[in-house]
Amino acid sequence: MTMSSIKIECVLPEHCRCGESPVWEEASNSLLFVDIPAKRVCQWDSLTKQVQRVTMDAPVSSVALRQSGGYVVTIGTKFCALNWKNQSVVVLASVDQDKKNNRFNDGKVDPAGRYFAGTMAEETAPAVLERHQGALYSLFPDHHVKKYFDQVDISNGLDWSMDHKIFYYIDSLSYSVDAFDYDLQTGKISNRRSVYKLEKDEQIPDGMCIDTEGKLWVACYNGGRVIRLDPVTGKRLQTVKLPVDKTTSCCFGGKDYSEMYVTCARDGIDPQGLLKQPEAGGIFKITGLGVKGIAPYPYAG
Ligand SMILES: O=C(O)[C@H](O)[C@@H](O)[C@H](O)[C@H](O)CO
Ligand SMILES: [Zn+2]
Repeated sequence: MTMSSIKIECVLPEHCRCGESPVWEEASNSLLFVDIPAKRVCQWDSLTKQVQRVTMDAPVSSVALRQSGGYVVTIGTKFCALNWKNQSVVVLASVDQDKKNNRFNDGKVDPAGRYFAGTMAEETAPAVLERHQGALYSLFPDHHVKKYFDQVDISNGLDWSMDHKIFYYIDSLSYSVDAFDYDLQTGKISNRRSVYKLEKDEQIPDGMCIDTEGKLWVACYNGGRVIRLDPVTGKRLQTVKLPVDKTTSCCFGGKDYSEMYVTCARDGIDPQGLLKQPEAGGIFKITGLGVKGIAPYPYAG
């Protein structure tokens, strides 16, 4: 028998249409996240429980810390800097300018301070979209953009191994968690392979984060769970179910990064379904996992 004292609570009863990109900001004891279709970046103060929301002029799909202060965000098909105090946005770079129906999706900063984010065609309904329109990019600290590959359906979860030698990546409609060799010095990736294929009831792999033991935590959209994977053996180690189906992403935060925060979506659930999962769109905190995460890397540009 294994000891378990896992507790799951909705810490913020937000009605996110599509909550995403949770990021712990230690300096403010707060969780940052976005609501993509609502075009909002939010900051939830874990001490006061207050939320600040800033509305952008296009869908905002990810947020990350910035070393020089403020944040970086992906808005529409643009990498931008966001000044939280005066709510001003500066465009740093644009991608997919020939693809008018595209937008960025998930993004995260690598251990060297590059901001990785991928694109996708805009959805007509959750997971319904023109396929193969997306690509994966990174924004270097000098603001130049590197394109890694295209033919992506829904560019999603990403993170790096503890030794920075592997890049993990999810293209949702492949139902696979993939790995690449990673060269931290140059930002180059190579040798793509699958480390885990989702099972039917796990549904669609979405956001992802790594823990200090090098295991991957993947939020399963429509699966109402986060799963813990061993990317070396390809085995699922743990399943943690949540009281909402459309779990979108996860990150570690709180004291010593010992808590997990999970975002989810409300869009795509019919009125009957919402009666069964009234907390859909809220922010969830999982404690008692017995494993910790790492601090998010800030964008170096
Ligand atoms: O946030 C994302 O990753 C996408 O923008 C969302 O639309 C859903 O999560 C996706 O449909 C599930 O794969
Ligand atoms: Zn996602």
